[in-house]
Amino acid sequence: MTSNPTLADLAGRVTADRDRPAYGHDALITCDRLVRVFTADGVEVQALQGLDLLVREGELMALVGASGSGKSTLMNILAGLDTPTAGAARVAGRDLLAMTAKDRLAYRREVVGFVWQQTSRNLLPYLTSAQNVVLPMQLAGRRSRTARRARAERALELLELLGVADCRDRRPHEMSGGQQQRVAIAVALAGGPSVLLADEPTGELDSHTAEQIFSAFRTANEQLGTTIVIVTHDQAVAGEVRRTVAIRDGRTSTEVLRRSEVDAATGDERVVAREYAMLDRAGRLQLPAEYTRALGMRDRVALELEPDHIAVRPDDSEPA
Ligand SMILES: Nc1ncnc2c1ncn2[C@@H]1O[C@H](COP(=O)(O)OP(=O)(O)OP(=O)(O)O)[C@@H](O)[C@H]1O
Repeated sequence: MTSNPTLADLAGRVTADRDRPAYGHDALITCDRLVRVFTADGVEVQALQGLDLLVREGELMALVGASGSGKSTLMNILAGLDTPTAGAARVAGRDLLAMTAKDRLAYRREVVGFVWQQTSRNLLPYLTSAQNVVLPMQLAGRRSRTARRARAERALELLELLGVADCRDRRPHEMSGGQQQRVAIAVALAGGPSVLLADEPTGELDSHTAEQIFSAFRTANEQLGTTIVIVTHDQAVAGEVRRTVAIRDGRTSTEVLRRSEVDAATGDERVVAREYAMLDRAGRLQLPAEYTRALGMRDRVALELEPDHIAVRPDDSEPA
């Protein structure tokens, strides 16, 4: 780096900064330094503390984190049910901080679909599965007989895609929890949303049924191209999706990406996982607690810039 930049250097830097694409310009979901502060009984709780997250169109990803880390707060904001205190959040081109009540209603009908943990919150108990799936389309659509027939056909297609066509005439209490959640996914997809949000969708299910639900999400993602974000406590989910982002203390901390690799010797395909840390735009990095604990790192670490990496070592300075 030049220590004494010329005027031309400075002007060049300003132009480069101005021409750089905005953060998240090509993402479907952009959370930029998102903050949500709750005040309860005069005490402030910072549920989100400057969270950054980008989700690209067509992704199927999971958000994991300890209880109280801010997962549901983030989901409620993305669902258009809550507004952030500060920062920026955009989903499919909509600015979640600038929406009017009317925009918010349209956003919830047209842009996002949700699946909640409580199976009872997803379906109306007195309607059959097919009627539950038709309902969101009916609220948005025309009243003609052709439109009605098209909606019934679409509902059946969705139930078939998710493997619950045999439940079309059953009401929620006549189905298992897993079947109800698969119908709930069909309901959430009925309006053709850009994003499907699921908050602990397998929280009330056993592990075998949970696997079936993740497989249903994968089918929806692959066949319909819907972008899907799933919040979960379930560590087993890590093996079910390509991208898992961990939230710690109201910020995204680490991320695991999985990709398929073909073994050159045997030709077998295997999934390779690699852990990443988030580097925010201020240059802040959260090191995984187990890494820092393993090397006894606290308070201060030694840094060295190498040609192709940055070394982070335990503090070896002499006490002052
Ligand atoms: N409406 C609210 N009023 C006050 N504090 C809240 C409110 N909602 C959430 N919080 C607080 O914000 C923090 C984050 O909560 P959040 O529900 O987002 O966590 P979570 O990661 O979803 O947890 P869990 O996995 O237990 O659902 C917690 O400290 C919680 O107590």
